[in-house]
Amino acid sequence: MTAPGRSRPTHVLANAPFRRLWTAMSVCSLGDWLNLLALTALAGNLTQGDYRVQSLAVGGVFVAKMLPAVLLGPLAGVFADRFDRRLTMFCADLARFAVVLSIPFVDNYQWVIIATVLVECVNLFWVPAKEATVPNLVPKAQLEQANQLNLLVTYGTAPVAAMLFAALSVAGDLIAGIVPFPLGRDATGLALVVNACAYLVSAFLIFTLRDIPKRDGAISTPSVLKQVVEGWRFVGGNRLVRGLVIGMLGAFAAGGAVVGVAKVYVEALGGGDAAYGVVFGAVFVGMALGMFFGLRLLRELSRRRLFGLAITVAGVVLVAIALVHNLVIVVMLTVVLGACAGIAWIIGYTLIGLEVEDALRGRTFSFLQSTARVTLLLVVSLANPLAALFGLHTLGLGEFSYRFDGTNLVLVIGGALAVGVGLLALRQMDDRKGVSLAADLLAAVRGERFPTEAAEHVPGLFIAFEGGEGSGKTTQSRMIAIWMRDQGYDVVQTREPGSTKVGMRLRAILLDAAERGLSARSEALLYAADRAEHVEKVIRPALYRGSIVITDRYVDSSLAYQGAGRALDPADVSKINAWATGGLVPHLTVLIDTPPEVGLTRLGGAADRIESEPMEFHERVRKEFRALAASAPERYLVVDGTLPQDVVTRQIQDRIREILPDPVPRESEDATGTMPAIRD
Ligand SMILES: Nc1ncnc2c1ncn2[C@@H]1O[C@H](COP(=O)(O)OP(=O)(O)OP(=O)(O)O)[C@@H](O)[C@H]1O
Ligand SMILES: Cc1cn([C@H]2C[C@H](O)[C@@H](COP(=O)(O)O)O2)c(=O)[nH]c1=O
Repeated sequence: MTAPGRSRPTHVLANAPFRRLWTAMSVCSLGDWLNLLALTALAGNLTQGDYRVQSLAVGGVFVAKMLPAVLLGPLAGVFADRFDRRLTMFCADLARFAVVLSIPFVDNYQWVIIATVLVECVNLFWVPAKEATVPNLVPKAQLEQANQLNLLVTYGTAPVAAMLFAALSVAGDLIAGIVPFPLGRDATGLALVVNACAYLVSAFLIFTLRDIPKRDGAISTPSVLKQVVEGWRFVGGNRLVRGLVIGMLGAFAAGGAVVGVAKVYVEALGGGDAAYGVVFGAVFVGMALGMFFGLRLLRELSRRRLFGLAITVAGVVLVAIALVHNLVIVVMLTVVLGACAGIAWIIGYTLIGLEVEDALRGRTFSFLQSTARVTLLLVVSLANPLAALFGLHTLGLGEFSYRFDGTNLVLVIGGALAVGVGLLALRQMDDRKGVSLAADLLAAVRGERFPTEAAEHVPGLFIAFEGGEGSGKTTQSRMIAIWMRDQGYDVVQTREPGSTKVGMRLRAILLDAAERGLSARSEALLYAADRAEHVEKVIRPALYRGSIVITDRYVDSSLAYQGAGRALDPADVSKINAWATGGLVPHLTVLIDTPPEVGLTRLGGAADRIESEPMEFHERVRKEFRALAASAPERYLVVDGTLPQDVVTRQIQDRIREILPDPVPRESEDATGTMPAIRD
């Protein structure tokens, strides 16, 4: 049974428009794999006789598949952002249907290559339009699940296509034995017809999918070239997207290195074709495990961190694969490698879907698609020559000898590259700077989110003022801010609720005495929403600039007012606030402890919604503030708010002085003797 108040989330496939798109995607993926198998087989059959010519002919199909991305990738993204995505996908499906269907009838190698290029050109338009559509059909909370399913069909249809291809080949041979084969020279024709029909089915599904938002390529939109440049600039200029792209490309490069040398490496370890098949399969098993179980296990870890971490670990595992000369261990490590790749891939796609606005999403996906293919092409084609160039080497260590040849070197380079880009992505995208990654990871494995015990290691200093109504927080925070500015510090003085645009509206709702009947939970959530906005837009940026932030009220107010005052479960209030703030805790909280009967009489004007609560409410609030301070005395200063204002100020100054950074760095003092500067 579902807990009261919590409804079981529906599966993303219960969403009819997404289900339709996903079905179209599955059919197309099956068609794509079938296409690859049939075309490579056909290219081989058409050039039978000379082994070298045959190898080059099959290689030519791969090159033809990769090449269009280099030339057309940027344009395809603009299409997805500028024109009707449904129409783009529908036309692309029809075009693919016609071209693929023509291959068995034309039946010559040149046309195989031209048709491959044409189909790939069309794919370049279909894929970003599809990727950019998914976030339009699926709620944000289900985007990760949607991407898992997408990836599942993208790769999961490969073995199905292989079996289908085998069955179609047998059927084709049988037919050819009875009557002259009607489709081209051999049985691959049957597979290509099925492949073409898959695109036709997709065209029908997409055509009937009316829920995709319309776009009309309005005249007011900038020129195509401008849009291409705008898309590239966005990818290069946005820290998060840049991190994602670097990470995903690094992962592709590492993956390309493995694909390039896997066969030779497995042979060097004493394995044959079967072992090669097992290693290959291990990557996909690992990917599935990572996508479904890895992400579930680490559900509570920041997605940005998990992305960088997965790529870094993949790099380390790859180096281990290169150095351990044992086939069984290599297979096991390959599963881990696949799991890391699966995690990174899903997160990358989900974050782009979540964080990139609709108008730029097509170009972002297309940029990724093109650059990924170019990277893959380069790495796969360079891996073997590099391995061959390095050759075979045996390192002698006394009695022991250790074999280290070209394939080992390529894998080590691939691994090192992945570690490098993983760390870079972690740096670029980290949304929990200052909080130890190990602590986060440990908490996530335990199912906890955002450990909040330790204050974040930010360059700035974060001080909160807390207390009941009229206790003197505003007066004192102002005095302290002036005092600090006089010493040369950069101080941001702020308050809750209401320090952001959204926050001002929330404040109006929360404090409006006419707002009767607001439930305690809604109240807690609205204060948390104001805080989330405050932390993201005001507090964190200032702290990372190195400023001193003084806030009049923070999380403790919610624990005291909503937790104790409204009698909500303190653990719940604490959890939503930890989530809202990303676990940001002040370095110091100054509690100005004033009895409510004193504080409330200090206030002038009409009482607001909270001030007009009964005295027992305010008593509970005060008690909770004091309990919070007593639970972590090293992070609190409690001052008696009934003392004269200047005495209170002095007590606060004395405590703050202990934690203030030196306004003049010692080195600067030596050099200039005068210039005040803020220490980073
Ligand atoms: N130590 C003090 N002794 C006497 N009066 C004080 C003292 N500190 C502040 N006051 C006065 O009390 C009133 C309320 O002070 P202030 O606005 O600083 O409180 P506050 O805690 O910010 O209140 P609220 O949370 O309700 O906004 C002001 O008129 C201020 O001058
Ligand atoms: C942040 C926060 C505030 N409150 C209450 C406390 C006060 O009554 C008002 C804010 O008014 P002030 O004059 O700016 O102090 O809101 C709360 O109940 N919960 C909170 O988290």
